[in-house]
Amino acid sequence: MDSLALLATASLIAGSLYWFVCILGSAEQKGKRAVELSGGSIAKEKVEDKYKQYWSFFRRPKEIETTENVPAFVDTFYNLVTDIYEWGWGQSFHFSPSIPGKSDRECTRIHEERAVDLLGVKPGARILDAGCGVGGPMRAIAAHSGANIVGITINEYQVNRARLHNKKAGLDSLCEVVCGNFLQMPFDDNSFDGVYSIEATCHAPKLEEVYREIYRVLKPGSMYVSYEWVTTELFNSDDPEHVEIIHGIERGDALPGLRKYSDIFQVAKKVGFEVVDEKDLAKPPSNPWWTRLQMGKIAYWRNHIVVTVLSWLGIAPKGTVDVHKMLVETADYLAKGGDKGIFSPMHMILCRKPEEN
Ligand SMILES: C=C(CC[C@@H](C)[C@H]1CC[C@H]2C3=CC[C@H]4[C@H](C)[C@@H](O)CC[C@]4(C)[C@H]3CC[C@]12C)C(C)C
Ligand SMILES: C[S@@+](CC[C@H](N)C(=O)[O-])C[C@H]1O[C@@H](n2cnc3c(N)ncnc32)[C@H](O)[C@@H]1O
Repeated sequence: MDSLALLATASLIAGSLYWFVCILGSAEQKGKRAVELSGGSIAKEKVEDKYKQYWSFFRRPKEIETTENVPAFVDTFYNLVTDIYEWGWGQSFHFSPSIPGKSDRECTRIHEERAVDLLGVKPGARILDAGCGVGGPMRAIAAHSGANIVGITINEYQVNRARLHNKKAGLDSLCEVVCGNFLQMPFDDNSFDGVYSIEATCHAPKLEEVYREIYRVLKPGSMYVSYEWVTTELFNSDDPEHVEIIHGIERGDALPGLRKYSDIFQVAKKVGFEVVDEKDLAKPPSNPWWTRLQMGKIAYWRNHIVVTVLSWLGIAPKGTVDVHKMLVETADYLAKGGDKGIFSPMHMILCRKPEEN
């Protein structure tokens, strides 16, 4: 081969590698790139150990329901997965029913706007996003409603990501982000005109504790809407296959034990809410939310190669491969849970805090 052919081959290989690693796989335009994958706030050399600690803690979710360490391990979980989520899914860390003819991004936005529409708030209202992630929903909701959104997340790395995105989107005057625990929030009583939580309260060891806190900060007469992760009426705890799927979902998503759909209403009533509406948004006529996971399967294997190569080159932290493998398996359990109808990530409950007498 002469030197010209050698040079052309080398540039072709380098170009393809750049395309494969840096361009492919980013779910949002100008989103996270593979070469930027990190362990969040965890130091690079500690990622592998932290993953091992996480995995041994969440292996048996039902038994950890009462432990006080759950929020700290949830924080570790989000240090490990936030970049991978942003890279492979986007800035909204939740599911949505698929709508024929609409892109994943549009379906996501519609599902988010539905939440704030249910709250019936006016522009300028002060709304709390309990468990805000990197703020995908917060930005869509602020832009749609003109409300001021305050997001809270236990994970400091997400706070920094969310603030950066808010600024880039020109929405930092409407969106504020606070680092804290939604079981003990740094907000005054009766200080919000509305609250929403999207696929976040499932991380609370006791739903009652987070609902009580949300009730406290909400103004009397104001509304709270939540999209809850639950097992449905089709879940049979005597069926080993059902149990395996639910355990798979719990350990790969940092959940201290999934709740039954019927528990949500009971807890909302117990803390004092009037339940205005309750509906599983995953049920027909909605189209399946899990097809997006199934359609991504080829991309996951490509991503796994990318992560393995980056980790081998020392660009991604050691341990990223294990985290990614856990997510590939979790995606499979989630899709199975959806397909069998035993699990829903969008059991919607709409509540009102009664007016004071
Ligand atoms: C509400 C929660 C998170 C829900 C979803 C946003 C995430 C659940 C599983 C995640 C993923 C699974 C497979 C990953 C894939 C292997 C990787 O290559 C790219 C990212 C994934 C698609 C990732 C994206 C986010 C999820 C769909 C929980 C935690 C309460
Ligand atoms: C699956 S993400 C959903 C994020 C966001 N609602 C969205 O849809 O993009 C769950 C969020 O809940 C937050 N969270 C979990 N437990 C928490 C706690 N105890 N206090 C505050 N935030 C918590 C996580 O940090 C994360 O931001």
